[in-house]
Amino acid sequence: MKVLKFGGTSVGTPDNLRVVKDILSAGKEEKQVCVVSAFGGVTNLLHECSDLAAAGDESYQGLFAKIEARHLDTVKELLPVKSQSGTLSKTKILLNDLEDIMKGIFLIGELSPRSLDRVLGMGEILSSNIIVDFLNSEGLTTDWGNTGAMIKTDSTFNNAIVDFSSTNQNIKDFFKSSADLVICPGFVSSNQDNVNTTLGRGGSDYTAAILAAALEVDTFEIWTDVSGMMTSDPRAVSSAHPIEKISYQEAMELSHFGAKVIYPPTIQPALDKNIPIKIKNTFRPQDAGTTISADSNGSKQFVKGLSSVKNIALLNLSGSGMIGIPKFSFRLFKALSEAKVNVIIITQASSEHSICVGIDGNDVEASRAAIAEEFQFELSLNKVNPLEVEEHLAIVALVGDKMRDHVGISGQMFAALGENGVNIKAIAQGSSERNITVVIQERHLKKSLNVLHESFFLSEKKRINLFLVGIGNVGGTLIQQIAKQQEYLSENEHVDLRIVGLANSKKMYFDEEGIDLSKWKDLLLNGTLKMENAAFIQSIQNMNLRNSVFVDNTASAEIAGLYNGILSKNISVVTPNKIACASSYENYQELKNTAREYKSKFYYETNVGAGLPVITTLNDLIKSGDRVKKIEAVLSGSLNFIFNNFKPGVKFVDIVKQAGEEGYTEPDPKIDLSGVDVMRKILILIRECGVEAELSDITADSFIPADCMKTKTNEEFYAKLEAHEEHFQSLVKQAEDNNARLKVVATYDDGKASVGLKEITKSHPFYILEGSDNIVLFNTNRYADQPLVIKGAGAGAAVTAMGIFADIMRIANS
Ligand SMILES: NC(=O)c1ccc[n+]([C@@H]2O[C@H](COP(=O)([O-])OP(=O)(O)OC[C@H]3O[C@@H](n4cnc5c(N)ncnc54)[C@H](O)[C@@H]3O)[C@@H](O)[C@H]2O)c1
Ligand SMILES: N[C@@H](CCO)C(=O)O
Repeated sequence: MKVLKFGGTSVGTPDNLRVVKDILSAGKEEKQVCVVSAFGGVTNLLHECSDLAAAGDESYQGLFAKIEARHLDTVKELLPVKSQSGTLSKTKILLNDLEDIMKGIFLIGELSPRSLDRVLGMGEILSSNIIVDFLNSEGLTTDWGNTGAMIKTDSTFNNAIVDFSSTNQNIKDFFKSSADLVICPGFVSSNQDNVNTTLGRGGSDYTAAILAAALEVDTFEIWTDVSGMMTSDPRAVSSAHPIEKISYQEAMELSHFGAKVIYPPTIQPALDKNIPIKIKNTFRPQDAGTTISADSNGSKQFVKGLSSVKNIALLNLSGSGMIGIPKFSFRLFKALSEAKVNVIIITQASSEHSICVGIDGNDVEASRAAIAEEFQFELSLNKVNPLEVEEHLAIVALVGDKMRDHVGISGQMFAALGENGVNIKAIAQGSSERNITVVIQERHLKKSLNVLHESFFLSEKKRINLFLVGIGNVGGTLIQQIAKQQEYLSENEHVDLRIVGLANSKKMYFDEEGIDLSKWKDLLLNGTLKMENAAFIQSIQNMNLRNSVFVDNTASAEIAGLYNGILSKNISVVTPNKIACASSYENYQELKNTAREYKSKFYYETNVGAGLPVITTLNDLIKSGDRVKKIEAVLSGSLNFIFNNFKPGVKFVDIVKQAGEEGYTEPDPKIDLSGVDVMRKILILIRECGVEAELSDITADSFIPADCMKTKTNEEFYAKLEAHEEHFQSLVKQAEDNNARLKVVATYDDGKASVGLKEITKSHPFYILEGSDNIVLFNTNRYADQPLVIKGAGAGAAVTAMGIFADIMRIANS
């Protein structure tokens, strides 16, 4: 035997009722007791109609006519013409009865709780009677079960208290000889004098639970318009999904804060008898739904779901006069209770100097007045401070039976929120440890729910939101790589990598859902937003997305100057741009400190050796306690390419131009040719070793004539290089005469760093360095005899973009 309950939406239209019929037909092998609500919206209409009548407003008649038509039309639409008349006259009799009551209310001008119960209960009486006839007309033999008479209560009208001993007996007696399918009105009951009462909020669920418990059924199903209790509010978290199995306690905690699929007090009878409750979707009966039972059935999930409530206000009452005086909290709660303010959360520090309560935002004024009155005397003596009120807040709660005694859940919750810039205003956790509740600013709610959903593996994928500035050689290639890998990452790494902001030096473009990378160029080009640094950053902040990463693919000092502000907004920064890390030591250190302080990530692996793992390797050495004694390196991809290809008969300037075309040089090739690029790189490496050096501490001798460096544009620079062809030819000739190759070598030894063009002979490991390769040799305490060597392509868009991609994935996997 099973009990099913269908809510107002499920029985809201004739079409929906046909779906209900199919569900009942499918289960007809078993005896079924089906509780129904009033047709969707009817209870509200009845309430409105009786309010108008009580106010002496004749327009109640119009509303009544609407209620009447709704029921009669449903009969006409559902039942075949030949079997309509019986149902129509039965329905009309009930409606006439209702009309008489309404008239009585109108004439007396009063709506007592008792009369209201009589009126409101009619919604369920009408719907259940029509449904019985409809099912019978469809060939399902169906009885009507008069729950209004079976369920006995006291006389607390509108919210009656059930007398279970007589109720259970009545139910058992009735169902002994009933048909295999019985339709019962939900919500209705009666007192010992057979006067109508109702069961209050969630009444139909309660009726069904009472029946399920009295009949000790195996299954109790609540059919609604969602496929179960969801892991979070699906309007905020697109990856929210139904929870398959959940315990009674978890379900109650989730329902308390927002997941309004069940109203906890109504399921108590089923809970007392350990009857599993299934939440099913009338409109997607094939979905598994949620099973609520005594335990969560072996689920390994620590956190079952997140619940949330918007429009919360925090009241903070503090003052020296509160310490050690027991009556303070009593008086606070008494004042709030008398003002009919429901307290949603409570926190009090053990110092007892303040007490903080969370309430519905609509109750602020009532609370303010009640507290001001209650503590008038203490306020006048400054023993209590004026009430602090903070509004526009939201509650987020993690719910799960298994969180109990599992160390680190709250830490993980706070870290995930903190890393995303969400400040926690108040915290509450009961000793059951089934619920950890935080109060945050409402504007962070969506982000917080998503972050927590991902952090506790309720989401299948972690979303990373990228903001890219600079779409030249490297930036453009990065976009291509991301576009190509998105699907792979989603499937294999469970990372949903999206570019949500893009900018070149002229325009910027945003799409919170992720820019379509098959047409990013058109979108950016045809977009109307002019690129302005401040506006770009402001947009990132306004979008307030979780796991936001700013990627700087420019060579701009101005953009590099933005990092500190970005990091301090809990947004991570990834960049191949060396300017920030090679700026003053103070700035370099500040960026690291800011990232540490705000738990954002600052990754710049591609600053040295492009995609080669130079900085991470160095960091690993240092963190594990090694000490770098010497670094010898070829760190310029473009210079290595230039000197590898500069042979007699080839013009130096042509090779420089070719290095540019291959994407090896900086946007300004003087930066490479002058040695500044290499100076920056060795400076970054020694800083990573812990040396407090400045660029001016690196000694460098340039092989570029001084007048070449005075040029403004790349064309002028190339022209000057051409004018000095002889100088370059003589350099290469001299090297050849010495059986050597030219390399720009960076060295750090004995605390000093230098950069210079060197003739490298055959015996040296740098001699065979081909193409645009870089090589780095680390001599350390552990790598004392043979250096640790890192070698490979050290410039070029593909390898650099790959290095940036790897830094982004490090953030995704952190
Ligand atoms: N090319 C390489 O092999 C390589 C290797 C490692 C690191 N890097 C670094 O990568 C960065 C990009 O190099 P690239 O070769 O792609 O250069 P690029 O000149 O091709 O691209 C830079 C882009 O940034 C844009 N830009 C400049 N200032 C901007 C601003 N203020 N706002 C928005 N956009 C701006 C430019 O319009 C250009 O499109 C540089 O910092 C470079 O040092 C390059
Ligand atoms: N211009 C740089 C790019 C890599 O940082 C080089 O030539 O090495």
